[in-house]
Order: sequence, then C-alpha cells, then structure tokens
Amino acid sequence: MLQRLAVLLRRPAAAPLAAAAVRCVSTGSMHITAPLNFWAGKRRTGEGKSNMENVYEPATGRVLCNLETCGAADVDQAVKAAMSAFGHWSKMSGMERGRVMIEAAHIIEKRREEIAEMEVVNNGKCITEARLDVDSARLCTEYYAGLASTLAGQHIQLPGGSFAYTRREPLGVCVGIGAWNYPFQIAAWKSAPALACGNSMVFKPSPVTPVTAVLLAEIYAQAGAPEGLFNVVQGSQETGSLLCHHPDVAKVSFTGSVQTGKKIMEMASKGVKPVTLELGGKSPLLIFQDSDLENAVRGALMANFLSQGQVCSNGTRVFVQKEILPEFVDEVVKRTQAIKIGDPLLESTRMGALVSRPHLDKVLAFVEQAKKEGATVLCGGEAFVPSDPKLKANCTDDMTCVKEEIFGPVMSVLSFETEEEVLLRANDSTMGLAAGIFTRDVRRAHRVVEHLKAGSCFINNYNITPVEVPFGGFKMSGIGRENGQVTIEYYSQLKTVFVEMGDVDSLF
Ligand SMILES: NC(=O)c1ccc[n+]([C@@H]2O[C@H](COP(=O)([O-])OP(=O)(O)OC[C@H]3O[C@@H](n4cnc5c(N)ncnc54)[C@H](O)[C@@H]3O)[C@@H](O)[C@H]2O)c1
Ligand SMILES: C[N+](C)(C)CCCC=O
Repeated sequence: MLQRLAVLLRRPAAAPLAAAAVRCVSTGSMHITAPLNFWAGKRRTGEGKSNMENVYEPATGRVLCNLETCGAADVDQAVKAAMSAFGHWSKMSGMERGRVMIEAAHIIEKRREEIAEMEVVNNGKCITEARLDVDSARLCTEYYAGLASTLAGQHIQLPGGSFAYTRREPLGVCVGIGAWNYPFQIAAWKSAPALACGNSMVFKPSPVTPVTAVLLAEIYAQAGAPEGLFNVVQGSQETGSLLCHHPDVAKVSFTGSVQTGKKIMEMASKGVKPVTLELGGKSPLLIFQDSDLENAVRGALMANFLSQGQVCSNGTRVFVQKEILPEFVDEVVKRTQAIKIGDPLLESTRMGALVSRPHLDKVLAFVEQAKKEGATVLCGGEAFVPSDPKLKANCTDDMTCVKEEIFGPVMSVLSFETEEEVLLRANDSTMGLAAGIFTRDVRRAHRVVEHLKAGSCFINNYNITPVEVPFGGFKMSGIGRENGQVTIEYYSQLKTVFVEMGDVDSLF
C-alpha cells in the first residue's frame, strides 16, 4: 500500500526583507544574507562568492539565500583554524571541556525557538518536530559534556613490578559531513562526541540546508570554545572531497546516502583515515496479530511520516500478519487522512513540505512505478491538494517501492503468515539500519529481535533515539555508531605505554 504524499508548493509570498539575517514569524518572510561559513571564530565569505547556488525554502519555493561554496583555500583555512584550536583544546581536562559544552547546551536551550524556526524555513519540517530536533542536539551536547570528564585509560600489572597503561587520546581534526533531513541535529550528534574527546571539527552541511550549522558554531564560540574549535564550510561534493583528502584531517564522520558513503570511504582510504558512516535504510516493521493494535498503528505512523518520511531509520516495509491486515489498514488509512498537512510554521501542522521540487518528483516517480508494478494506493499518491485525498493497496517484496529507499511519506504494507517467513523477508535487504516489532509475546519479541539484521531494533515502539543509546547500521547502512558511550571509541584512540621496572632481558 502506498500512503499519502504530502507536499506544499505555494506561490512566493511578499518581497524578501532587506536585513542581513532576519528571524521569521511567518512562512515566506525570511531572507538570509549573512555569510554561512564560519572559521577561526567568525562568519566568513567563501571564495566561491562568484559562483553562488540558490538555497530554497521548501514550503514556498522562494529563494532563502545564496550559498557561497568553499574552495581549496577556504577549506585549508578552516582546517588550519581547527588544528590551532586542537592544540589548546586537547590539553584541557575533560572537566574543563565539559564545562564549555554544558554552557553550549544552555545556549541551545535559550535559542531553541530561533533555531527551530530557521530549521523549518530551510528544511520544510513542521515546527513541533524541529523543536524536538533542537532538543536532541542539546541533550547530546549535555550527555557528552558529562562523559568528557570520565574518559580514562587502564593500568595493567606486568611481571616484576613492570606495568603498562593506556591513554585515551583524541584523533585531531575531525570532519563532519551532513545530510539535509536533520541539519542542526546531525551537526550536534557529530560535534558533541568529537569535542568531548578533545578533537576539533570542520563541518560541512548539505548545500540544501546550510543555514543552521553556523548557529551551532556561534553557540560553541559564545560558550567559550577556543577559536577554530568548530568550523563550518559550505559547499557540495567538491568541498566535501577537499575535506576528505586534506592531509591534516584525521577522521571523517559522514551522514548521507549509501552511494556517497562508498565514495567517502574510498577517499578516506587514501589517507588510511577512520570513517563513521551513517547511511540509508529500508527498514522492516513487523506487526504480529497479538499486537496492541492501537500502539501498532501509532508505531507505523511514527515509523513512516516523521519529517515527511525523510528519515533514514524509517520502517517503510510494514509487514502485517494476515489475520489483522484489514483492521490495521483501515485504521492507518483513517489516521493518515487526518494528518494535518500545511504551513510548517503553524503549531497545528504535523506534516510540512518535502525538501525540494526535484525530491518531490523523485518520490512521485516511485509511486508511479509502484502502481505500474501492481501496488494499490490506499490514500494520497499525488502531490498534496487539500481536498483531494487518494486511496489504494497490495505490495510485494519484489516491487521497487519495497526494495529502494524512497525517503518520502510512502508506507508500503505487506502481509505475512508466519514468524519464520517474515524474518526471512525482513532481512532480505542490502541495508540494515533499523527494524521494529509489535507483539504482546515477550518471548517472541526477543527471539525475533535476535534474528533481525539491523543496528537499531525497536520492540513495541519505533523511531525513538535517546542520545544515551547507540545508533547506527548493519550491512550497507553504515559503519560505526553515533550517540551512547560507544561513540567515544570512534572519536579517540588508545596509546599503550609499557613501563619497565627492571633490566632489559635481551636475547642478544
Ligand atoms: N543513518 C543515518 O543516521 C542517516 C541520517 C540522515 C540521513 N541519512 C541518509 O542520507 C540520505 C539523504 O541525504 P542526502 O541526500 O543529503 O545524501 P547525500 O549522500 O546526497 O549527501 C550527503 C552529504 O554528502 C555530501 N557529498 C555528496 N557527494 C560527496 C562527495 N563526493 N564527497 C564528499 N561529500 C559529498 C553532500 O554535499 C551532503 O553534505 C538518505 O539516504 C538517508 O537515509 C542517514
Ligand atoms: C530522530 N529520528 C527521527 C529517529 C531520526 C534519526 C536520524 C535519521 O535520519
């Protein structure tokens, strides 16, 4: 089944305001002219000023700002600034670093509304979700601020009074490259663990959503971080590639598509640099007949329609046990039709605009393809027109919409009969970011989860990502983890020190 596709395409509103960067209170009123690059403590103009790309407001199609992309000289300056900050920051104690980060978290909290509004205007998601994204960024900063002072090595006793110890050391200048679906949150999820470990960072946001990462840079600076600790360079793949190849960069943490992730890994391999890859998914959600149906329906909606369906971990293959399929589908259709689609800045809106016209066309093409392959659209299925909800159903595992990541508000519903069968079908994907199961049978829940090939599994819920819990993928969905204690491992390295207390026992 294919669900409602929501998109808002509005006519341009009034003329843009002339001021540098203007906070908006209504859709279509913001125009940004302040530079969006930031290094060595200041906003900077990129050398690609002559070759600027338009950045659009998804909800209106208006030009929000122009992107000044960074070339080799800019990237070099940002990396130099980060190296200089690293010298100072890496020598500070964890407690001192944590203090700066806690202050940054407080500032994020104070500026919550402003950041959330900017995110809405640039990304198209609704304000309620954008606030939660800002909260997640703040919580992540707080969490790693707390962990900073706990980083430590081990002492290992050896024969004859000799011993060894390990030091947990930072890597150096880390690069973060972000996707457009969670722009501010991704910048925080990458920078907070990196900085807690004593690294500095150069971050490149997606050229589609460049406006909020620079706010995070200002916040760290205001919180007392040394100049150059967190830098932002804008641009597309050329800028990203310059960062990955830069000889002074120690690590690359990337969030984006599988296709780009492979290129990042290849570029990083030239310098034998470690990578964290947070890539795409085509995750399964398994709903057994003994589920609490109300919660299963809620879970399926949360698994598919957050951020207009543009979520890496979405459970887009919804397998429903045959006995409850009609009941489940009726309820899901009813609630999907009731989703309030509209101006993303309105409090009542629950679904805003897809990120761009080309992306909308891509999502609609998946729906057309699905229809050709025999799927029935139960509701939606076309660009959203308020009075025109569409319906239809019937997906099979071999359909393109069931195999490929659509990254839009499109839920495919499939029916299954047995646990063994659904496990085989659920795992039949090259990706393995997330998976979910709804059942009242606690033994089945854990048995099924043990066999699911996915990095994040949800039992009787979906798409929650507390920052204390590791997040990341199996198979082609990625390498490494974000959040949780384990992420410290991905932003630090161990130095082992042997200490001899006796004489050298030489064979020569
Ligand atoms: N696993 C996760 O945590 C997670 C989170 C969010 C999004 N995603 C995935 O991201 C994808 C959508 O985001 P997108 O369209 O922005 O992805 P994308 O791969 O097109 O771009 C991601 C970033 O990589 C940069 N980039 C592109 N080519 C590059 C190159 N050759 N060298 C260096 N940088 C390059 C882009 O400019 C952008 O900043 C989806 O597949 C989604 O599942 C994954
Ligand atoms: C917070 N969410 C909704 C789980 C999103 C995680 C990041 C993936 O795109």
